[in-house]
Amino acid sequence: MRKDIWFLIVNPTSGSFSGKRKWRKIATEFEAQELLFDFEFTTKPQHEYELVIEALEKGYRKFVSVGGDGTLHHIVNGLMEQKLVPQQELKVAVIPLGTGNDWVKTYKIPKNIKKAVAIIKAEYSVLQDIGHISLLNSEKKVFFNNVAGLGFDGYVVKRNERLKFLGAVSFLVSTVLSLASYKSTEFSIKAIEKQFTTKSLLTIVGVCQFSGGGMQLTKDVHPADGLFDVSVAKHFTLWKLLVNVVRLFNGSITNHPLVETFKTNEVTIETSAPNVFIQADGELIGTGGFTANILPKALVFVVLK
Ligand SMILES: Nc1ncnc2c1ncn2[C@@H]1O[C@H](COP(=O)(O)OP(=O)(O)OP(=O)(O)O)[C@@H](O)[C@H]1O
Repeated sequence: MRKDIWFLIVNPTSGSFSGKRKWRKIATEFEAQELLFDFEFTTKPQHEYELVIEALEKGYRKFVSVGGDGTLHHIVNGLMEQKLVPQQELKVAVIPLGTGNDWVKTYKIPKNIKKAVAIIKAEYSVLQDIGHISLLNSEKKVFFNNVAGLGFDGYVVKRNERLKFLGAVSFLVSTVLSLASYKSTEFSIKAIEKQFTTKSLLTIVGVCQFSGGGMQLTKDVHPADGLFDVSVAKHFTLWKLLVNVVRLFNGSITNHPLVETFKTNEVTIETSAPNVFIQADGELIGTGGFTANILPKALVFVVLK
């Protein structure tokens, strides 16, 4: 029965082509740990959607994302969008091969292939919330499993597209380079719990804890509490940001007086500035404002116990 066989979707370009380089080792490890699997390589951006649908039609129900946060994001979107199989019957695991690998950090899934495969073998599963974004200036809707944001972090993702060859430090380099040129814009934040308008560097809406290659910009994260952790970074000057770079990575930035945090299950962020980038799980999804709703405990993930 294909429903018991893991279907691996392998992005050979993830992590500066680590997907391609490490594939043999991964397949050998699945065989060594006696896991039944089939696989398919992606051949173009966003190919994950098509592969998910084809695999579901063939009867697969258990998926492994072999790649980075973008690969996982597109697999999750395929699984959440499709109407062939109820989401409760599906499972998603990850072999992290990307540049940032931010989603796996919340669950402490290691990059070591043997250990990551052992986690899949153990198959310890948790239900996790999934975010659903509706763009305000188009009909586009996108799911996200980790963190979405508007403003500076979207700008960093845009800049990082050209710097990924630097590997894990690319996000830090992009952040520092972006600091000099980015201008804060006015955002209106609307949730039942809070409404305000402020000049903001960025606004982050998180299900999980890490983004931007290890930054911790959300507070008291619980991936299955049915709530987003929203952080609004107000008007940071270049100097204030530089002084606080370490706090971006250790999470204490969320206690800074210029950062407002709150929890909610729905938030709308509006901006009148034309080219404010939106990122979801490190993928650029558009510009302008959005509404984000949380879908509580919407998908099962295989994680470290
Ligand atoms: N065969 C392919 N050729 C080009 N792009 C691809 C291919 N397969 C998938 N993609 C796209 O590559 C993008 C980046 O992939 P991914 O995020 O997994 O790697 P990464 O950027 O190195 O890692 P991270 O997001 O963790 O930093 C995704 O948008 C994905 O859709």
